[in-house]
Amino acid sequence: MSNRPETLNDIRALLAAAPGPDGDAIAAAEARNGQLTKPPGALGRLEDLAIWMGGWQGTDKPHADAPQVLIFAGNHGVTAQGVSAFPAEVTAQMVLNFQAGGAAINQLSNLFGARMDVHALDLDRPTGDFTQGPAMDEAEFLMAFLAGWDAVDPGADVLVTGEMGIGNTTSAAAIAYSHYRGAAETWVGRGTGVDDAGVQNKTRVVEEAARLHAFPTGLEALRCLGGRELAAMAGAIARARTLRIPVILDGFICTAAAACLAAEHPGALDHCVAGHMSEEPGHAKLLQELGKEPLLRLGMRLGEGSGAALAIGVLKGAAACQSGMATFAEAGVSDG
Ligand SMILES: O=C(O)c1ccc[n+]([C@@H]2O[C@H](COP(=O)([O-])O)[C@@H](O)[C@H]2O)c1
Ligand SMILES: Cc1cc2nc[nH]c2cc1C
Repeated sequence: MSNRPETLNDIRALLAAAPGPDGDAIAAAEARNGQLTKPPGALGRLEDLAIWMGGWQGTDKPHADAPQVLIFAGNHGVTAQGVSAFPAEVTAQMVLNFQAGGAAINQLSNLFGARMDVHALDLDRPTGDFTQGPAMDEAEFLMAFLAGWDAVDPGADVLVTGEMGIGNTTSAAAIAYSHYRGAAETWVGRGTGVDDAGVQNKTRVVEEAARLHAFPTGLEALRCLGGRELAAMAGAIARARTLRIPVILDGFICTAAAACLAAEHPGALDHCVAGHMSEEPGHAKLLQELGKEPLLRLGMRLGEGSGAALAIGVLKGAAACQSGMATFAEAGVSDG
């Protein structure tokens, strides 16, 4: 693709010039919604979702028939700081599980007829420990971002971005703290299940990292404090925008990666909806900062795109009603 970025500044320019939704399609979808056989507004948020999807897809009859689930896996040098309840080897082991069809995300992708692709990103070469230096240099960052960019199927009508990476809730907390400040501890949670001492240790790591890197934001935060899977999710979200594919964001880590795009350009996530609210406490704060209302709230904290994949069902429901229902005139129902 001609707009495939080659530098960080290319990415910034791309975000600034990204297409918006189709205004005519939004008007047509709103008009159609008003004629469907239901009291006005009776489908609640499904109606807004359908119109939003229609705008990005350029039609008054949106669809979620070809969803794609993208899972990116990365290893983190910061695991040397003892920030996870699980060993770093689990990242590669879970990739094998994804490939064998045994993970939660396999079941949910199958359930909703989604194409699922797993991209293991240089697992043998963990990113740098960001309490000691930047997680990635520019070349490493760009390679990961472009792995996400290239992974998007242009034929998909909805995209889910998910991740697997032992240690990455610390990365996400460091990114959120660097952007939005407040008390570091308010961004730190148990991740895979660390105890109170583990949470304190993660808070120390997040504070040290912010100080060392002088509170970077946007793509610099993603490069210095992120991981390859976070950079790849950001790349996929940015590519989906150029293709006008609506995106469902997953949990804390996915949303932290996405927030780096919003920090570069305020409207960069207009094509994204929050699939769910994770149990990881920083996620609620992050969604509030981004002005995103989650679709589901089920106490999930798994990652791997699972909460977002479940929300494909909600988008399918919204699209099916908007596109399949009869109008009052077609059904011969009095419109009050
Ligand atoms: O998506 C979430 O909100 C979420 C919350 C807690 C944990 N996770 C998953 O757990 C892993 C990171 O946890 P940790 O404790 O190793 O930082 C990573 O593989 C994530 O997919 C994901
Ligand atoms: C087993 C396991 C599965 C996961 N899936 C996403 N993150 C995970 C972390 C662990 C530890």
